Amino acid sequence: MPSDPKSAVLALEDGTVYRGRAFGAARTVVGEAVFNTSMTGYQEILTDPSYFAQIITMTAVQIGNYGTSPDDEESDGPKASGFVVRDLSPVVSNWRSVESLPDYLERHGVPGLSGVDTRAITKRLRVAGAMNACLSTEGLTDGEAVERAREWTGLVGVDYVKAVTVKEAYQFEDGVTRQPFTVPGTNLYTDPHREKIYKVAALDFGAKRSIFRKLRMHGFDVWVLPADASPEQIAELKPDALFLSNGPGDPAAVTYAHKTVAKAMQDYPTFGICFGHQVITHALDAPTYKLKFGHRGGNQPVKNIETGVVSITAQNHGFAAKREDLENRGAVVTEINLNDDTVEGLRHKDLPVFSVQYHPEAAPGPNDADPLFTQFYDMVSTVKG
Ligand SMILES: NC(=O)CC[C@H](N)C(=O)O
Repeated sequence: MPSDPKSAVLALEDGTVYRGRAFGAARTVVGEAVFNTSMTGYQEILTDPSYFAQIITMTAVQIGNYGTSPDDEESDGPKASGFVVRDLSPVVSNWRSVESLPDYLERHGVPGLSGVDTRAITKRLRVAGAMNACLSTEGLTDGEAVERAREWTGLVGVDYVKAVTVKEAYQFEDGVTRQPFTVPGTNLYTDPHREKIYKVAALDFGAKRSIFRKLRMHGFDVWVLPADASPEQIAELKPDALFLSNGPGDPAAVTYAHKTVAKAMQDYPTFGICFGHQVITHALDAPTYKLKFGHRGGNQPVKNIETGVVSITAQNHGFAAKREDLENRGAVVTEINLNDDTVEGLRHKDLPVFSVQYHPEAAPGPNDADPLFTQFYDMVSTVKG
């Protein structure tokens, strides 16, 4: 079997091996095996820098049917290490597609595995927890692939942000219109009465472009800074507000950002998403911990415990903070996940600072949480006038 050039293997550190067909790049990679339950949006998922060093299994049964398009990239290319699907569509059918998924992954050096029982992989990860894994399309034996998985150091304690953050500061502009518009039947809109545009300094821990687009649509000019920017570099921009992005790996590892944010959130109204929420957690001197298998997908129910409102949210995280730790450190826990009661949002007891563990920009996913961008604008406008 390993001598078949089209064969590929996913091996988990517990010795479980799944064999199927290779697609994408001819390579051997290691990373953390995770699963994502989104029904659509495979290109946005692949290019989300939060997936750096992870091998993603999609639970949706057929992937690749609408191809790929440069408009759907959340960064400058795929950031996941490997991709596992049940059925790779043999047909690409969409007017926006410029390249098939296998060709796109091959061009970017990402290996794929198809024709495996993705339900079995998902159940394994759910029961045993996220695991170190090896995906190879290069003819490794089962034993060799398991060995490679076991040799990998894992995510915990490693700073992967420095691999994906921007090198130089820049202003984010991608032609998003500020003309008022709404998407009928959804809550998507450009705020029509935003006469005043605020300047937000965004620390880039591995940001998705859709987040910056949403900030622009909701009345912000977005100035992006490297993850290790100092409080002085932030101050030089003279921003009205601070934004903290999503990002890969272990939030405990970026101690430089904890320090910067502990200082900067005293000075600016602050909003954090996912990794940004976890950095606020550390800036408050509360710890984060690793979830057993994380939340990844577009169907995670979250309840705002202050308003009682339940949103269906897009998520991608493997770490989280504990309620009692946050509440001991000056935060009010505002939202919880209805599947497992974990913390999904906080606000500072005294400062104009709030954050969510999920992804209000969706991309892909439901837009229930889009109003959080308006909430951020309103908070800045209350502080700045
Ligand atoms: N989407 C994110 O920002 C992910 C945050 C972090 N890397 C985690 O896995 O929890």
